[in-house]
Amino acid sequence: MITLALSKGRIFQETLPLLAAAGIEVLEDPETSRKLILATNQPDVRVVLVRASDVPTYVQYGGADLGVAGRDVLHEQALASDGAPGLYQPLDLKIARCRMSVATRVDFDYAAAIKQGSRIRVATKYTETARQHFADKGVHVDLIKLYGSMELAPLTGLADAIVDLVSTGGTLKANKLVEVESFMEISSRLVVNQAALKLKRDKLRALIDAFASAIPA
Ligand SMILES: Nc1ncnc2c1ncn2[C@@H]1O[C@H](COP(=O)(O)OP(=O)(O)OP(=O)(O)O)[C@@H](O)[C@H]1O
Ligand SMILES: O=P(O)(O)OC[C@H]1O[C@H](OP(=O)(O)OP(=O)(O)O)[C@H](O)[C@@H]1O
Repeated sequence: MITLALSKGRIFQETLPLLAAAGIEVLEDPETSRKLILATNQPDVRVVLVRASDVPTYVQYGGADLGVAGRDVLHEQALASDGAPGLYQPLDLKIARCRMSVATRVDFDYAAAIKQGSRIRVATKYTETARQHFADKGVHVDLIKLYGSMELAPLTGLADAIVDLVSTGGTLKANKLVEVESFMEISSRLVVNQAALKLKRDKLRALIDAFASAIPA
């Protein structure tokens, strides 16, 4: 059995064409089913649904043989746990593309705050990534960990800035925030458990090759 870990939503949807290239069709729709283990048209391949940030954990500890995870999640976890032992990352799948950015209220002068060496309060789900980014710039920050709705933080006075993902910019615009700095291009990677790669080499190699052939331009 090959177990593939995916998160519901965009990663699941954008992985479907890659699975199709490998001749794999998922037999249930995660949007309508409450099941967490989904069968496919191939009796020896199944999909498990986990939180986006749990995909590397499942693959690293062998709960899944492989998975699809955003570079944002992989980078954050690598910083938090000093690398990602046991995880092989053979492919950039070029799906779920966005960027990691700093955003503030329109009336916050980010450039001046940085120039003056002020301490700024930054709210984010990506505390380790943000810590590294601001340390590299020599900017002093107080980090506030949030788990969602980051855009609210500058609007309520919780923080001066946020570090979050931006794609179309629509979410920032709807909340009257501006992107003041973009510092990391994000897409999703295929992650594979290294022990599984040895034990199930032929099947996993065939899957990796099929995925590689179907990566969008
Ligand atoms: N607006 C976006 N456009 C394109 N890709 C995105 C966007 N937002 C997030 N992503 C990418 O898709 C991945 C999954 O995002 P998704 O919104 O499905 O989960 P999440 O809500 O961030 O995760 P969790 O359930 O763990 O809170 C992210 O890790 C990121 O790599
Ligand atoms: O620039 P945009 O195209 O507006 O995309 C950016 C938004 O996308 C992500 O949220 P998502 O849609 O994944 O919501 P969720 O984290 O609540 O699932 C991210 O956290 C931003 O809020």
